[in-house]
Amino acid sequence: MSSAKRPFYRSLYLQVLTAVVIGVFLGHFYPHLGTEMKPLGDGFIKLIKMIIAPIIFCTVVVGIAGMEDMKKVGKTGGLALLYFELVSTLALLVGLTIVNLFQPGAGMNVNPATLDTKGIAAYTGPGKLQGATEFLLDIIPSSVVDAFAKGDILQVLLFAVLFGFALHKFGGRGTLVFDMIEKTSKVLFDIVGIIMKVAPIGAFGAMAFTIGKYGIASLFSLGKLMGTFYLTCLIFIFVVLGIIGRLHGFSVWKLIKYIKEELLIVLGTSSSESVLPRMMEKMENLGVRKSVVGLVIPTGYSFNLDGTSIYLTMAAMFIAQATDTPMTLLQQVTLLAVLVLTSKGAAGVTGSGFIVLAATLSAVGGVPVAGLALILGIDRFMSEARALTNLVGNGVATLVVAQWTGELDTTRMRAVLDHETWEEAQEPEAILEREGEPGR
Ligand SMILES: O=C(O)C[C@H](O)C(=O)O
Repeated sequence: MSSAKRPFYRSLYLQVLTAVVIGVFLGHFYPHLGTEMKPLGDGFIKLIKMIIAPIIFCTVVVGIAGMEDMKKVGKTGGLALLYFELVSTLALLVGLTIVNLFQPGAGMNVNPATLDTKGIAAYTGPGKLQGATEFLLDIIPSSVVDAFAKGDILQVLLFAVLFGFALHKFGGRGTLVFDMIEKTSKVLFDIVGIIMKVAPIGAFGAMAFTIGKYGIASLFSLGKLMGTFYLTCLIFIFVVLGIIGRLHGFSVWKLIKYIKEELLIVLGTSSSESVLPRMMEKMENLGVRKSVVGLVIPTGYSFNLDGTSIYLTMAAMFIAQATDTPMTLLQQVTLLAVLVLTSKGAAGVTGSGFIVLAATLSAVGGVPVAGLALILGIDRFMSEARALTNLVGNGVATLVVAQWTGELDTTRMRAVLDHETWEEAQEPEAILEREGEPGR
């Protein structure tokens, strides 16, 4: 059914937008009631989490086992990691540069010894930082079942890649196992469609909780930090990612319009993982080959968190500025180098950026760890911007890597990006037909 025939109230975008606005009002005017809505948000995130591991498995297996040229898998993985490394380091650098220019913490003159650090104790214990070896070893699950049971994205991805390779050797496309997994994948995406029907309820519950618990006022406390951070995320999206998009023949603005429902859901839940399956589906609809979507999106949720990277350097330097802790250029560069590694331990779940910051500051010294108490109270609102930027960053990464490996149908991408609604994007064959292009 085309969007023109759909009544406007059936648009997911409008439903989620309305839900988020009602959530804000409820949380603001009836904070107690707002906090009571938490289970609605949690329930929605649990529903999505339930489906993430099997969806990644099926998408990656079908993508890899169905490929003609297996060398492309290694090329895609290598180029994706290269892109992630370059762009997330750039994000760390942008955060560091802007926090030095705007100095949002300067003049606060906080004595770290006077801060109440009870709230941050849970985040700053010793040994919280994973070494590189431990991180790599952690990608290997203790058992396949355990990887699925925990829903660990990288562990499931590793098993799926191995399974895909092995299945390809046994005939790949056309074998019974391949057909079963391909059909299962379709069923799973249908389940995502069913879960999305309750996305407005989830976004409403999570938003009502956020505003009810933390209050709109906390958005404006530490306003200079919050403003600088939000502004930097916008600059990063529209300038840095904008240029990257232009260089690769697409507009980031159009991409944002294309994923507007997902962005709203992430705004409500402040977790980019809450739309991971939808992002995979939408990127495929844009004309990115399954194998690329399957490899880039899940890996990006660990290695390409641009919003989290901006936050990490910015928040660390904010604490140094607020507590009058001098940081030489060498110290700042050292901090950045450590964050290049530690930022890869973050995830698309709410609060993970703060956890990585706490672990890094506890391990490297220099910036007073007690200063974390200054920003814990506003973390939920920082998390929103982190998650939104992470999501856009992963969308851009997928399109770029797909272009680099020649796995993007650019005609289809342009056709879909030019049509704003999800419903139309769901029937790209029809769009292409209207535009005189053969279906894919
Ligand atoms: O969800 C994300 O992508 C980030 C997360 O919300 C965070 O708080 O760090």
